[in-house]
Amino acid sequence: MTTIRVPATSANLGPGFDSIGLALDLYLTVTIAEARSDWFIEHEMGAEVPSDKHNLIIKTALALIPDLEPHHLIMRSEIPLARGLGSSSSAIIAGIALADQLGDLDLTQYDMLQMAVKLEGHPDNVAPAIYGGFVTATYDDVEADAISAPFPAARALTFIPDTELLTSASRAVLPKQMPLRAAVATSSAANVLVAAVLRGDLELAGRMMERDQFHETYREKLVPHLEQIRDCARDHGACGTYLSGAGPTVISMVPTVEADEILEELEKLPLNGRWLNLAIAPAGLAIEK
Ligand SMILES: Nc1ncnc2c1ncn2[C@@H]1O[C@H](COP(=O)(O)OP(=O)(O)OP(=O)(O)O)[C@@H](O)[C@H]1O
Ligand SMILES: N[C@@H](CCO)C(=O)O
Repeated sequence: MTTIRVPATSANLGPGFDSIGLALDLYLTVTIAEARSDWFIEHEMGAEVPSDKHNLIIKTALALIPDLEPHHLIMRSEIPLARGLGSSSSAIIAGIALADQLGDLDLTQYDMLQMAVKLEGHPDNVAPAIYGGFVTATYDDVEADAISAPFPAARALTFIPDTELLTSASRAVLPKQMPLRAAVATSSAANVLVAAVLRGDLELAGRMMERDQFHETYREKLVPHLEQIRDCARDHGACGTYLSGAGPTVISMVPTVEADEILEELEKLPLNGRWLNLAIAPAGLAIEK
């Protein structure tokens, strides 16, 4: 049997709004079982996630090949839904990989990126799910380009609130325009962030992660725990704290050797949710046969 494995992703990293993302060591797996007369996807994600052809993974595959032969699929996911960890991107990439496997499309990573970005709308979650590691990406509504690079040794201390926040709701609070001064300050911080990552300078990269004015400024009211976590993390030696994707998950990037100690302090905050101590996933989409 063939198994498709896709990592979770964390988009934006502060000022890299819609253009920077990371793959994280949490996975969605989809095993392709026997052919049958209609689509069935077996999972334990609850009634809100369809088990038939309306499931996002199957819908994505059928968007590529409408007459794809139905199969029994077995899905397992460690990626929580609508929390800012790229669950929809992982499902879209799994759907593209499903069509690729069953339809013998022989797609390259670049082909998959073009398809995924058209479905998702922005590249910062789908690109790291395909390529792994630290990814910068751009999309002009015609073509997407992405570059993946290793991330410096670090742990992502990840707070996942109990409540969902849909990307659509979190994008609805963003303005249509913003002052040029704020745009220059934020895009220059994003540039330095990328250069710092490429140099392996986690401390500088982390400082730049806290210089966003593209989206966190407007989303703060939806995620009051962001400031609380940022203050506590900073006091205890974290390099930088940002809203993961559209939220509500918040990530503090910390040096590997200090991770356990900082996490112990963060866990004392009176917040409703759970903490994970995650590694950066160096690889993206994988097919196991
Ligand atoms: N494995 C899956 N199977 C089917 N549908 C899924 C799956 N994972 C996610 N989805 C769909 O995607 C929706 C969540 O998408 P949304 O873009 O709001 O959040 P996210 O992708 O988790 O976060 P972000 O894009 O901010 O990182 C879910 O409510 C569900 O409809
Ligand atoms: N860059 C996107 C990620 C969520 O898909 C956002 O912040 O809305």
